[in-house]
Amino acid sequence: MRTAYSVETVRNAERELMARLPEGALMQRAAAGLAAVCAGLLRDLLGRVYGARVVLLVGSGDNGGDALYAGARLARRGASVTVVPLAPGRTHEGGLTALLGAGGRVAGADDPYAVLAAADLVLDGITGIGGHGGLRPDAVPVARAARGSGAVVVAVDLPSGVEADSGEVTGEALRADVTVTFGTYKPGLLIDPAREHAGAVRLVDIGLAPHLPSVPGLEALQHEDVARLLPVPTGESDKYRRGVVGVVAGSPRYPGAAVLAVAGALRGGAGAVRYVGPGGDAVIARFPETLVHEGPPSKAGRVQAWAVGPGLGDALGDGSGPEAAVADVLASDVPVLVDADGLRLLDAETVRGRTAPTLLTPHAGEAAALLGVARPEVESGRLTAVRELAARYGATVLLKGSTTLVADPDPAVPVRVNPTGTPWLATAGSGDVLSGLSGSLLAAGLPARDAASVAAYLHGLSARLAARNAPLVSDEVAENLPEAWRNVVG
Ligand SMILES: NC(=O)C1=CN([C@@H]2O[C@H](COP(=O)(O)OP(=O)(O)OC[C@H]3O[C@@H](n4cnc5c(N)ncnc54)[C@H](OP(=O)(O)O)[C@@H]3O)[C@@H](O)[C@H]2O)[C@@H](O)CC1
Ligand SMILES: Nc1ncnc2c1ncn2[C@@H]1O[C@H](COP(=O)(O)OP(=O)(O)O)[C@@H](O)[C@H]1O
Ligand SMILES: [K+]
Repeated sequence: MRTAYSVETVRNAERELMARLPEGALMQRAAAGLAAVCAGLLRDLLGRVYGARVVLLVGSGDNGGDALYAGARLARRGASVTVVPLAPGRTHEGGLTALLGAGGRVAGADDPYAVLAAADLVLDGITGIGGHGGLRPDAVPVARAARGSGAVVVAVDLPSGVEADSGEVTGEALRADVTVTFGTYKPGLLIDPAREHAGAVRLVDIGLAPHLPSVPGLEALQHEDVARLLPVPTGESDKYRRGVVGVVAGSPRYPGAAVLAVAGALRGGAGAVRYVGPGGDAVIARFPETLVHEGPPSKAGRVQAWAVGPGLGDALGDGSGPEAAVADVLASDVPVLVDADGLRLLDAETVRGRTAPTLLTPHAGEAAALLGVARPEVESGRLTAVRELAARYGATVLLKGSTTLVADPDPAVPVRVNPTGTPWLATAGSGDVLSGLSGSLLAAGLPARDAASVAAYLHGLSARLAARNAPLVSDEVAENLPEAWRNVVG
């Protein structure tokens, strides 16, 4: 499991750890790890550290101190290191003394752009966990020049300008190729839009782990976590014991949604898939193993979980259409996933009153409609949006998009962030596959939060395997799910 902690928690842990260490020892650990990563990057780039041109962008806080001490270490190995101070007069004193003592120099006020243009590596030490509100105006052209210089840009702890706790980017932020973070991941390193600014993230151990609480702020499953959660049939299993998932999807207008949702459901570990809706012929033509039904879901036979919503179309308003199917499913006593059109027909009180778990899987637009806000607000503040939805509906919520998040209705339970996926998934119908897959995992007995996060993981991994840097169609995401499953269980 990869975990991230809030700034407040990190600061408390650091305080505890610092109290046991000699003055400045923690910053030296951070700087040593940072310098080692930079030296590795320079060796990859130039074959040597000696003679490399390194520029340090340094703000007023300890983040700048890390950059300066790391710069001093690189200077001692023969790199030519120049500081561009962004808060002159408030630069970390010990760090600056160390750098100058190692042969580094301070750029003249008039030449930061010349040194940046010639740099091999730029270290961003403008702000770390103490930064708020985007880069300040004087830092903006410097950060842009660093990005435009052709140098490798390495962010210290966090790319300056991003919000560490939420992943929000409220103004301009530096774009790094690599971020070297200390002690633990911070939420902003795992959640877009900030994550996109971080590049490849490297974690440096500074001995913080024993001082962090056991429950993180955010967590990301890894292969071994997913492998542990996946359902595995045993000698005792039969198709019913493995779980039956009911899929209520598709309409005369969107028959493909039925096929794609069933395609996902068949690969999710349930023993059988019941399809309920008008798309039975299309489903059977493609997947003859599906049990198809028309009429209300509650009359279709027993299931262990329902997935309702993909391609249902608009409500008819006469109580006979999709709204009746959604209400019927929500009245059941088994876990229910609601997606897509089903979300538009959702009543918060009904969801809150359910005894079995409910899983909602909106994309940003659907989440915005449920919350009554504009879509960009959800996209820029994903963590807040997913938590708010889970609280309002008393449901588990999987918020789809460039960063998929899963929130539990209990706010004390860490939000999960999905580490797999590819922007090629932004293609019509891929969400339908995810609905079926998540529903199938619910039917197989996984708790809603696990079903959602395991489904997102496999879905994203399958898409990566299928896309391999070329456009992807949703059918291929479903078809590659068994390969993703094998990849996870190794
Ligand atoms: N604690 C530890 O044990 C360890 C900490 N470590 C390191 O310390 C870092 C945290 O250091 P920190 O607390 O000094 O904060 P930091 O991010 O450098 O910035 C502080 C100042 O920047 C300013 N500022 C704010 N917003 C701004 C903006 N948008 N644009 C420009 N300036 C802005 C604001 O000052 P102001 O100008 O408002 O007076 C604020 O006070 C942490 O990320 C890690 O790298 C490691 O060494 C490991 C051990
Ligand atoms: N920019 C992106 N990067 C990665 N994944 C994305 C991106 N945009 C969308 N996705 C993923 O693609 C899928 C799209 O689902 P959805 O929006 O429901 O589409 P549809 O309704 O067409 O099926 C989701 O799994 C979502 O997380
Ligand atoms: K930084």
